[in-house]
Amino acid sequence: MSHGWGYGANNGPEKWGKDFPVANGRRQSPINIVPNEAQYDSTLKSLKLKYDPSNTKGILNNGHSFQVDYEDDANSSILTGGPISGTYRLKQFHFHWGASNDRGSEHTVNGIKSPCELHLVHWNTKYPSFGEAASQPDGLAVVGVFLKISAANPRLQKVLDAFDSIKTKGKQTVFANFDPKTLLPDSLDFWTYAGSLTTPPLLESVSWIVLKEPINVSRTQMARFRGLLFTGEGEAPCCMVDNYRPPQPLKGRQVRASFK
Ligand SMILES: NS(=O)(=O)c1c(F)c(F)c(-n2cc(CC3CCCCC3)nn2)c(F)c1F
Ligand SMILES: [Zn+2]
Repeated sequence: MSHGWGYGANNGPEKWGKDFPVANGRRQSPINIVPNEAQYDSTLKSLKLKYDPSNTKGILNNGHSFQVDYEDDANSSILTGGPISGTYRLKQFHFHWGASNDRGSEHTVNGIKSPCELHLVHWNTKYPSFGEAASQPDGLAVVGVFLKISAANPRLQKVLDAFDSIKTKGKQTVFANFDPKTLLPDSLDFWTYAGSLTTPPLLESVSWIVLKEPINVSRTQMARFRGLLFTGEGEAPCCMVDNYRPPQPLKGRQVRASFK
């Protein structure tokens, strides 16, 4: 795929297997979650997320999504508990969304797509770096949060207000003092399973932690996500929409629930 992976007809998820054969592996993500088939596991600990807003580094349009990056050279923004053991540091958060409100999430629940999905990416501090952790089966933990169309979410506003500065691929801007905890729903009930990055290199190193309760986003706020571009300045503009991978085969994996 000389022209690099993306979400178009010629370089999208159906083509990724050519350059990244693990795309057809045994623990690929996302998946369709079937709550009735998830096994309640009373040994799962409650999720503990401790974030320091002063760790916020910046916001970047990476040509596939936008991400908010965090300082990760200390245990100041961390995830513990849940299905994981040890301490995982927050690296970045980003979103996936659709061209319309009928699609956009990567995980689905009983086959139902949400318009958007938030991913908070953490890496296991038993490894020296994110890059090293990303190649280990227990290297990463991603918390997934569904967004549903409702009233405007005031906690998204600061992120949306930065979009004018990161409209095109490669643009980044200062973004400070943002607490990702403000993006989480009231309940931290979750489903969890062993999976992968949902974008190339699709590494099978992610403990997925998908929250049951969605957060709100308004139609108007979703329209602003769709104003970002996949393309760089000066290129023919292509709206950043439908940047989601569809659900992948479960291949015998168990999905556990932290709640009855
Ligand atoms: N959707 S997801 O599964 O939550 C998700 C993630 F968890 C990620 F970590 C990344 N990711 C990809 C890289 C490049 C690294 C380059 C060096 C090798 C590892 C990947 N940085 N972060 C990512 F792009 C993404 F979409
Ligand atoms: Zn993601």
